[in-house]
Amino acid sequence: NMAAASSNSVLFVCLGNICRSPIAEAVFRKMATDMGVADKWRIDSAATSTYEIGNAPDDRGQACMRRHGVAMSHTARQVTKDDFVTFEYILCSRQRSRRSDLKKKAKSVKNCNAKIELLGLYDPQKQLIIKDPYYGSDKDFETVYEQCVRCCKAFLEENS
Ligand SMILES: N#Cc1ccccc1-c1cc(NCCCN2CCCCC2)c2ccccc2n1
Repeated sequence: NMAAASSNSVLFVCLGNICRSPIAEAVFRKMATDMGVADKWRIDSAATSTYEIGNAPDDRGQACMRRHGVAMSHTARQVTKDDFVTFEYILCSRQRSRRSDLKKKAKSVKNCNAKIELLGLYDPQKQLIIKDPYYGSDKDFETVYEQCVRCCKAFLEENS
């Protein structure tokens, strides 16, 4: 019998795609793998800005993920119009009100299928915003990591 080919897709987005969204992507991928459902998921991350296109994740984030034993490997890219069509979920770190607003971009896409939501919406501890740690400390990256763990766990459980 044919196994159900149920497939899901999630794109994590933040400003530069070198701090928050690659951590969220890597945490989610590990959880899906540990749950044995990674082959059902298309998982990726992207930036709203062009600031860091082509760059590896921030060194402080890489150090944080190594401490937690979570593999992370990503090259920053900017979100594309196609992402709004092909991803089921686009989960962002905060509703950027200025220039690179995802909702504005989504409006310019004819058949936007993606549900665009705040990743923080899934946090049992209700920390809605995952703050940009770019000008922060290792502790701020730790906070980003803990928030991503809580949110990704809840999101995966809700969509499994
Ligand atoms: N912007 C802002 C901002 C505001 C508040 C807190 C953090 C940031 C901030 C700043 C960054 N790069 C420095 C400015 C980049 N240049 C800005 C003008 C155009 C040419 C590029 C980041 C880079 C990667 C990931 C997150 C970042 N986040």
